[in-house]
Amino acid sequence: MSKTKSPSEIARETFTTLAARKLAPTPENYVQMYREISGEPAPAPSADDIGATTSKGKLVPAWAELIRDLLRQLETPHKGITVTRKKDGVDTVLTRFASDPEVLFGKLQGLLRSWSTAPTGPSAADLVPAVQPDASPTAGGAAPALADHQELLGRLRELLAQSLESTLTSQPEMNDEIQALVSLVRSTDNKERLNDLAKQLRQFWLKLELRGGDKAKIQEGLVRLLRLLVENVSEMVEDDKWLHGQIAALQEIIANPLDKRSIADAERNLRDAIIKQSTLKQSLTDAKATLKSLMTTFIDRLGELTESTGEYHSKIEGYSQKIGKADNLTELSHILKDVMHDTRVIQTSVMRSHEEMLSSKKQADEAEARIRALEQELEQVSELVREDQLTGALNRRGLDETLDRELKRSDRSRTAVSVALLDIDNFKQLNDTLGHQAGDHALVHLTKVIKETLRPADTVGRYGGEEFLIVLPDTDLQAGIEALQRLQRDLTKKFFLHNNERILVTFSAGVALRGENEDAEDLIGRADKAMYKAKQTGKNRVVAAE
Ligand SMILES: Nc1nc2c(ncn2[C@@H]2O[C@H](COP(=O)(O)OP(=O)(O)OP(=O)(O)O)[C@@H](O)[C@H]2O)c(=O)[nH]1
Repeated sequence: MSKTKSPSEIARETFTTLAARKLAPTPENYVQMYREISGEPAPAPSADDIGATTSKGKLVPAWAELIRDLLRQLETPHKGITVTRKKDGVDTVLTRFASDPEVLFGKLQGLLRSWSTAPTGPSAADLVPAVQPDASPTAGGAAPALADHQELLGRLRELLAQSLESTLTSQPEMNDEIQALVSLVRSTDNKERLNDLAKQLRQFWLKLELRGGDKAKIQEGLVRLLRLLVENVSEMVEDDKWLHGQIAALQEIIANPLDKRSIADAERNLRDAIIKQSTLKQSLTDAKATLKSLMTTFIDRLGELTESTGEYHSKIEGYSQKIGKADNLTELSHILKDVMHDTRVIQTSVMRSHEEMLSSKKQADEAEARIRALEQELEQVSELVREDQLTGALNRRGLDETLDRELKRSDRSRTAVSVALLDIDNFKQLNDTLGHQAGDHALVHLTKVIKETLRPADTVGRYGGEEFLIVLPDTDLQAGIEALQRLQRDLTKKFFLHNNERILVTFSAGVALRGENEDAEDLIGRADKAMYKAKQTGKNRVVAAE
């Protein structure tokens, strides 16, 4: 490439080449082409270059719009600004700023603004087009103004057509409309048609922008909504009616055809729902924690209070653990139902046990009372008993009372009273030979014989095992000894029969006459000593006490 070309020429050639190669006039293509033609390195377009900030689709309309305005303003008469001046202005800007598309874009816009602020109307100079000396420092070797103008118009028209075609990639569904516009641009060759074309193009860009912009915003909005939903939907409180309403409204919005407004409404609804839900959730979490704590306390108390079996206690422990793990109200409510059920069952059983226990206690109390009554009765009865159960002779108590009474009577009546203590001889041998029962019968037999032999006033009592005490009122010592000896004789006649065998029962006895004021104990003691003497001196005899 020639290094002698001016920047303006290079810029023009760049546009022409882009059009010839049917390349979209993007900043990248422009820069690349500029570098190719100039042979000089040009600054690489950054992401911030005009039109490149958002999308390819946005760049084309920006440049296309600028070119369209240039064409329109070039044709529009402005007071004081001739077409040649306008062309020179464009040339100057192209020359000075062609190497930087971003600056170039801004400068061309500035140029347009300076034209459009001038009042419209035919310029005197326009009425008589004249070739004026080129004031531009870069316009060296320029063609006549009209030819230049036509050439520039043609190039710009082609650039516009290509710009339109390039939108096809981003808006394929608008193919027919774009193709029609492209052929219109290429065939427009007069001012009237150009004005029509400008109108149509404006509508098209508007539509395109709205379309692209809305779509992107809708998509962006939907993604935002989706993210909000994903982040929060699992935490939504299902029970809350207000939230239900919000979610339903949101679902309706999403189900209907989408536009920016409906997306904004949906987003606002969802945010409201989430804020409300988070407040509710906190309250619910607190309430749930309180409820859980209440339930655990209640169940623990229940376990403590219930006087029940281990099975219920182990169940209650299980429930406490379940409550700790539960994280929603439904679960808690199920646990509570189970606890209530088990508690009712155990309460019934406890009540039944309690009733049974009360009844048993009542029976036990009654039994105890009966036993106490019987014991008292027995005590009273035993106090009344004065007889030995086996022989029918007096027992010790009977003997004591009798002795007491007889001694007092003796004292009162000043009459004698004697006692005799007798002990069966070799009774052990009898028991051993004939058996204990035979011994019992022998005791009964002896008592019977004593009662038959002695006087009715005499009293016999069983003093010990095989020992008998006989109280002989109004009896002195001699009479007493004789009474006992008579008894000895009777026993030899009245045999004790055991299994039809005659058994001779003998005894040894000591007889004592009560001394003056002598008590029962001393009296019996003397009789006992005499009886011992009888035993010592051969048994089966009666000895008088000293
Ligand atoms: N069957 C019977 N035996 C009794 C009863 N009370 C005491 N005896 C027995 O009488 C016996 C008395 O024995 P001992 O004290 O040795 O007197 P004993 O054999 O009669 O000898 P002596 O008195 O020396 O003649 C014991 O074997 C007692 O078990 C009773 O109610 N029924």
